[in-house]
Parts: sequence; C-alpha cells; structure tokens
Amino acid sequence: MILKTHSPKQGMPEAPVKYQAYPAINIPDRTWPGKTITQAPIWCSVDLRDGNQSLINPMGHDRKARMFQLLLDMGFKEIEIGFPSASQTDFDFARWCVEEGNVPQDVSLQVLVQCRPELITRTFEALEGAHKPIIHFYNSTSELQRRVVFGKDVAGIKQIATDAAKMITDMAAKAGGGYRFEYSPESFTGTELEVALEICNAVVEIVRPTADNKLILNLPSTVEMATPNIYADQIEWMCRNIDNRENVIISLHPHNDRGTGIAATELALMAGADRVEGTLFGNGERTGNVDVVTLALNMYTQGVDPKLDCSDIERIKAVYEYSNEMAIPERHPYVGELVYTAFSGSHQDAINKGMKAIRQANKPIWEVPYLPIDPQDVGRSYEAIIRINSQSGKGGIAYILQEDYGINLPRSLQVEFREEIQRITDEEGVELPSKRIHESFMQRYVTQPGTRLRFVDHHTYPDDAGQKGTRIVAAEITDGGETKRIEGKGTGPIDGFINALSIYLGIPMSVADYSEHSLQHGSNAAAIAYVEVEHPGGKLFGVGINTNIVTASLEAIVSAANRVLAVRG
Ligand SMILES: CC(=O)SCCNC(=O)CCNC(=O)[C@H](O)C(C)(C)COP(=O)(O)OP(=O)(O)OC[C@H]1O[C@@H](n2cnc3c(N)ncnc32)[C@H](O)[C@@H]1OP(=O)(O)O
Ligand SMILES: CC(C)C(=O)C(=O)O
Repeated sequence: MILKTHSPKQGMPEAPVKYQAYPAINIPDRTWPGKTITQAPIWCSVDLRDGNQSLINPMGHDRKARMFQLLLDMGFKEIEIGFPSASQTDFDFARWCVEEGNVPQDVSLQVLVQCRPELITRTFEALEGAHKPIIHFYNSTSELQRRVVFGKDVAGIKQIATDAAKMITDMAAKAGGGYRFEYSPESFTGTELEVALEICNAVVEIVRPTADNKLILNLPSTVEMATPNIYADQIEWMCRNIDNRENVIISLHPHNDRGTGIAATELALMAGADRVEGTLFGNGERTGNVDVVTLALNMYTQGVDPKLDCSDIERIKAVYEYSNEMAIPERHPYVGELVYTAFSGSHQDAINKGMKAIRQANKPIWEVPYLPIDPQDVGRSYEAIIRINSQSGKGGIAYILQEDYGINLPRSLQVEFREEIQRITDEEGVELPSKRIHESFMQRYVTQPGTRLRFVDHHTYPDDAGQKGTRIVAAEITDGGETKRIEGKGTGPIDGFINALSIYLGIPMSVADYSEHSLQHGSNAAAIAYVEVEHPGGKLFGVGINTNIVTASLEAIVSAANRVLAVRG
C-alpha cells in the first residue's frame, strides 16, 4: 500500500477522519476521585531495561553499574536490571549483579522476558543464585496488537501468557523456589478490560500467588492513549475484579505519550494500585516512562514520606546524564537548572517576603510563594532563587544585595536603584549577574568614580554662642582633589555636616531619611549608612560604608551631594 503524503501547506488532516476518541469506562460508582495518596507505593526502577532499550547507544557495563549503584543508594528495593535473554551485555550484567553486585538481601533483581520458551530458559540461567529475583514475563494483549502483530484471537493471546506462566512456575519449582513473578499484559491501555481481566485471571490461576509470594500484576500504559482519569478508572476496575486480590500486587507502568504520565500515575494510585515502575526523570521509550523522582517529590511536598532518597538531586542528575548520555531540560520539575529561579518582579517580591517570613516565624513548615519545595531539601542552594533581567523588580534586586552582600536597602532606595538596574538590563537585554549588580551599586553610591567631593574628617564642638544643644561641625573634604575646610551648625554631626555642605555648595539640602546597619559580624564589622537628601530638585540617596558609624553617615551625605551636583549639571 502506498501512503499518500500530506503537505503541511494543507494544514493537519481532519481530526475525526484520522483519529478516534478513546471510549469511556463504565464505572459510575468509581471511588478514586475521593481518595488521596497517603503512603509511598512499592517503587521499581526500570531505568536499566525500559530506559536502556530507548537509548541511542544502550548502556555498557560501566554505565549500567553506575546507575545501579545510584538506584540502590536511593533506596529502590526492586530494580529491573535488563532483558538478559535479549543481549549478551544484559546477560553479563545480570551475572555481575548476582556474583559481584553486593545486592542487599532486601533488594530484588528483576528481569524482563517475552513469553518464548528459549528466552525463558536463558533468563533462568542469567538469574541463577540471585536472592528472590523477579521474573517479569509479558505479552501484548491489545485489540490492535492481537489483530496486526500476532494475528491471534483472545484465546490465542491468553494461551501465550498461560504457557509462559506454566513454564516459568515449573522451572522455578524445579530450581527449588525462591523466585518471584510478575506478569504484564503489555498494551493494557489498548486492551478491552474484560479481555485483560480474563488473561490476568488465567495467569493468577496458574501462578497461585500466596501472602508470602504475591504475584505482581503490572498493568502498563504502554502507550498513553487517554486522559489520566481513564487510566484511574481502568485500575480501579481491575482492582475490584481481579481474582485473589489480596495476594496480587497491582503495579503501574505508565508512559508519557500525552505528557500526563505523572497525573495518570497519581490518579491510578488513588484508584488502588500498590506499585509503580518508572525511571529517573522519565527516560524511556518515545516521550519516556513515568518520572519516579517527580512522583516521589510530589508526594514529599504533600507531607508523605516517599521512601526514595532524592536529597542529592545533583548526583541523580549527573548519573542520569552519564548513564543515559542525555541532558535534562532547564524546566524539568525539581531538577532543571531554572526551576528554583524567578526572574520576574512580582514573583521575586513574593519570594523575598516569603523567605523573610519563614525566617522570622522559625517554624519548620515551608511556605514560600512560587517555591513548592525548599531547594535545600534536594541539595540545591538558595543561590539561584532570584536572578535579575529586564523582567525583574526592586524586590529581586534587594534580595540579591541582601543575600550575597548583606546590604539591606531601605524601601525608597530599592525603588531608586531599580531604575538604574532596569536601564542596564533593557540596554543589554541579558541577565545581570549578582556581581554586576553589586558593582553598579558600589559605583553609583559608594565609590562614585569621577565625582567632585570626598569626605576626609570632621570635629564637633559646642556652639557656645548659639542655641542650647547646637553644635558646630568643622569638616575637611576634598573638592576636585583640593582640600577644603567647611563649617556648619546643627543638633548633631549629620545635621551640622549637611548644613556645612549646603553653605559650601550654595544648595539647600536636608536629611529626609536615614538608616544604617552593620555589614559583617565580628570585631571588624563595618557599618553601612543610607541617607536620603532633600534638595530643591527632589530627593536622592547617598550611601557610606565605614568601620565608624558617624563617618559612614557623613560619607553617605557626601555621596548624596555628589549625586545632587550631577543632576544639577
Ligand atoms: C513495551 C516494551 O517495552 S516490551 C520490551 C521490548 N524490549 C525489547 O524488545 C528489547 C529487547 N528485545 C530484543 O532484543 C529482541 O526483540 C529479542 C531478542 C527479545 C527477540 O528478538 P527476535 O526474535 O529476533 O525479534 P523480534 O523482537 O522481532 O521478534 C518478534 C517475534 O516475537 C513475538 N513476540 C513479541 N513479543 C512477544 C512476547 N512478549 N511473547 C511472545 N512472543 C512475542 C512476535 O510476535 C514476533 O513473532 P514472529 O517472529 O512469529 O512474527
Ligand atoms: C513490558 C511492559 C511492562 C512495558 O515495558 C510496557 O508496556 O511499556
């Protein structure tokens, strides 16, 4: 048959002509919408099998071993290590795990096999000597695969599953037991529920699971074909109808073709599933398997212990990237480079206020707007929470100066300085690193290269001839490099000094706002003073930094005066 090609110019073909809606599930008394997830499922990593089989270059021993060690360290108790009957690499890796892998006694190695006798025999060889390994056998059951791939009716497909179940249980018994079993009706989501149930019940009857050796019945969303509620309905229906339910572990194996693998898994857990198979950050066939790290951290941030250790997410990422030879996108939940970063002003403002509020409240509960998880819980720092570009506001800039340099700008100065940063970011069109923000602050307010005035020294003494409480301030400044002595009067050094400068410059100036704080802890602590000066043209801030608080204040006035001179031209 020759397929007619469709030109993009014609637009997409008519949807209802080419695609069919997924049928609804008739389960009007569904209970899952009222349930919540209150405990972690049994986790099984399929990184070394489903993840591996989707890679451009499948893993060799080193990449597998490094991933395997990570999975053990994270606390997985069931790990599908490969498809040993499919390749020598996978066979050898299974032998290495059994003989040299130091697999803890509470961890089961799992391997996948098709329902084909020669492959099953080879699989048992691969696992000889393993402690309680899981033999995972599967065959495809969907209407489409029955028709197109296998050319068999339901009875024929069931026969494939039951023949394999018999062979596997017999071989396990002959070997003296100690095996666990998992069966997957592959393409479950494309299988009529009654058919899936009939085939699974036939397998249950042969395996005869007990409380001590339960059968894992894995109901994969091999291809995600419908909205997540449909998968939940299918799982609830299977949980209700499967024989010997108490000795059957209902397992999920979702893929992410529609981008809703996480949602489907969460709803299916609410629907009664006990176990989840997935991969780190969702590597796997096509759009991937379900991402177990995201699932676990979703649980964690709802107050549920996920029983998977994700506290070093950077290590998990590094191993993922090494073993899979793939990169993780910047927006990937919980791990992407940018997921803890706000560039936009209102988000930064809220984060800044939220961080202050939790520090002050001194309570363990995490409540910071726009940050569903404390980055430190997964080993990330607060460093990148706020980054500055043209979308940023004063709150973000203030946060950077506070967190990185201990500079706590007063609110009106935040407004004033933001205009300068906005000018730069608009001009340059790129992110402004923290160092540049600090440099810009220092140049504008503290070091002020190219400006006229510098503070040198001052003395105060009582004004015997004047009003009671008035003091005279005699100060030395430089103006364009030349030393000048100036004098003024006031109630204290700040008041008197601004009076002296006003007289000297011939510009009436007064202090509109004043604040200061220490910059470092310890005996070498410097002080930073912020002075807002009112002048005939408006108000401007000046900043001074000195180990002596009075000197810092007078330097701040000189800084403001330099800026007043600049605006007057
Ligand atoms: C959804 C999943 O992820 S399932 C896992 C898929 N993973 C893999 O396939 C990776 C590893 N697989 C392989 O390396 C190979 O497929 C092997 C070694 C297992 C088998 O290789 P081959 O026999 O050469 O080829 P191939 O896979 O094409 O075999 C398909 C045949 O097996 C049959 N088959 C496929 N799956 C199964 C199954 N689960 N049980 C029984 N028979 C099956 C097909 O109907 C087909 O039969 P036909 O030859 O009579 O038409
Ligand atoms: C073998 C099965 C579980 C599988 O990988 C799938 O259906 O995606």
